[in-house]
Amino acid sequence: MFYLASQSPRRRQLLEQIGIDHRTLDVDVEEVRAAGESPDDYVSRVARDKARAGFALVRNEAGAIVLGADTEVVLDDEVFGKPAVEADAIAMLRRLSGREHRVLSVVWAVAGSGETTTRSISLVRFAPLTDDAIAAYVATGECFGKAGAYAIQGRAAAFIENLTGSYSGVMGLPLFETARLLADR
Ligand SMILES: Cc1cn([C@H]2C[C@H](O)[C@@H](COP(=O)(O)OP(=O)(O)OP(=O)(O)O)O2)c(=O)[nH]c1=O
Repeated sequence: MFYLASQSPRRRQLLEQIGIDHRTLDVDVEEVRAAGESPDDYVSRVARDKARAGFALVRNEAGAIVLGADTEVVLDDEVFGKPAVEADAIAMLRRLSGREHRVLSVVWAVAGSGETTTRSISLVRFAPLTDDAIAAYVATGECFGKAGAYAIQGRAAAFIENLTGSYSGVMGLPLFETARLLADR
């Protein structure tokens, strides 16, 4: 049985998209970058912690495989998580405006037989955004619950000049990489 240790409806839909039947597990993992921790190490650690926390709930079930994922927006070695308030969202979008940033998505699969991982690294280039455009976007509320305060699958698609990498990875679960991870087990 596959489990997804996530409360994200997007991750659930993405996993369904590639035909992986699964149940979800509620886990609560603190997302705080340690001093000196690289963005890549941080995203990987959080994804692994989510998968391990999920596995702890089903470890007695034979054959249980638990997936955990984390997605962050990275600009100049700074990690943009989810905005807490509108002011955070506005500040993040101003920083992303007219520039290219990275989106890191890491997935871990944890089972009794061991742990495996995969990742996508995507480059996303935003067009220059006016303050009015940012204010109008933030007022829609779409920015909340999203790393970097935007959703490529939503209205923010109108801001994105170029994407190199994994569209599903930017949304939260890189599907090609996840399918390979599960097939290679
Ligand atoms: C950049 C970007 C992020 N996101 C989302 C994906 C993730 O759900 C979220 C990043 O936060 P995460 O901490 O990766 O995930 P989460 O808290 O939503 O879910 P859980 O920890 O329970 O699995 O941002 C989009 O939906 N679209 C985008 O374009």
